[in-house]
Amino acid sequence: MTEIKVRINHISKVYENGDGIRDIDLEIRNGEILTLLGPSGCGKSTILRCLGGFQGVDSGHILIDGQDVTELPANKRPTSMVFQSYNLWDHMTVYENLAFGLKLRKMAKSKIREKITAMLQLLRMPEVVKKYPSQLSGGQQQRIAIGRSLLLEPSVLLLDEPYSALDAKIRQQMREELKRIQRETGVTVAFVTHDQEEAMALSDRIVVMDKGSIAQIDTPQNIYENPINRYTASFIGEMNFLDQGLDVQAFRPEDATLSAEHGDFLARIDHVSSAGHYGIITLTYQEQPLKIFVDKVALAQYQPHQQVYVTVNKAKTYGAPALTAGKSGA
Ligand SMILES: Nc1ncnc2c1ncn2[C@@H]1O[C@H](COP(=O)(O)OP(=O)(O)OP(=O)(O)O)[C@@H](O)[C@H]1O
Repeated sequence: MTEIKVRINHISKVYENGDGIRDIDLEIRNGEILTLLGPSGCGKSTILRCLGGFQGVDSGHILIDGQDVTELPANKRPTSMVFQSYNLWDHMTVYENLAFGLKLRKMAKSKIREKITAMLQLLRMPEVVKKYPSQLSGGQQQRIAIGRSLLLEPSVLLLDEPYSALDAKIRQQMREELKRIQRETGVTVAFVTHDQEEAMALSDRIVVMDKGSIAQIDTPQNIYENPINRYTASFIGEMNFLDQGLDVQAFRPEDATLSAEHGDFLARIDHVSSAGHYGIITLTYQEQPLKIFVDKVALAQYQPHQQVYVTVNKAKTYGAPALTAGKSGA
């Protein structure tokens, strides 16, 4: 049976403006990377802050390693949080930054040295030990911030958009590194991001959030293959939606093919472009935009304004949003 590290038991936290989280019920398994994913304001950071003890809950309970921590302050919880802004102390060297929390725990100097050496090895950056944060790149600073948290040996490492200040290429490297570190240490990670690509690349499981509630929890693959509703379908990966009166047909750009001779329906090509290793064709069908990926070698046979047949090979059907949704103004 999977060991449960964290049990979030029906927690709610609603702010004065009515935003927040409602009845969040969730388990984090031992040694997994669980990502809270959703647009700005959906409440993902609130969940993380509640876990870390930086935010109280209105109702519900949080258990970590079977212990009820709901009323414990942040410094008494077996968690450690890394924020978007690295929060290293500028006037301290990397060594001193890493040593800080261990000194507070009254660890022997020789033990601290041993642990920091091992941590810098794990991070593969032993050469920065005497540097100050200002002498490091943003990515390096964030790796040190994660190392500082890991040295405290938390039951759960909490990461709140830790890579959002970094550029795309570095972010990608950081994800790979976090996965490696997680594998090597076995630490349980709760990660917050609004970036679905990041969530897909990093997570064992993703919690898709929608306006303070959980829309879907599953592995990246299962969410991609079987989004539970239209919201999740539109949030994870690219999706075409064809309005069919009562229903909406949803299909991925890679799940349809084009042909000059036959297919499910005729559509007009708007744009033809290359993404390097594949082609992207945008089309219009009954005034609805579509995007379809094609093999790069097939790209040359398509031009704007051309009529082509589309065949949808794999689709899901969702109920259309209610006509009155969002129109009441009440
Ligand atoms: N301390 C607070 N006081 C009052 N309202 C807050 C507070 N923190 C968050 N909120 C409200 O709750 C909403 C959800 O905040 P939260 O930080 O959990 O969202 P999020 O999904 O992490 O988005 P973001 O990425 O923008 O932080 C916010 O849009 C804001 O309206």
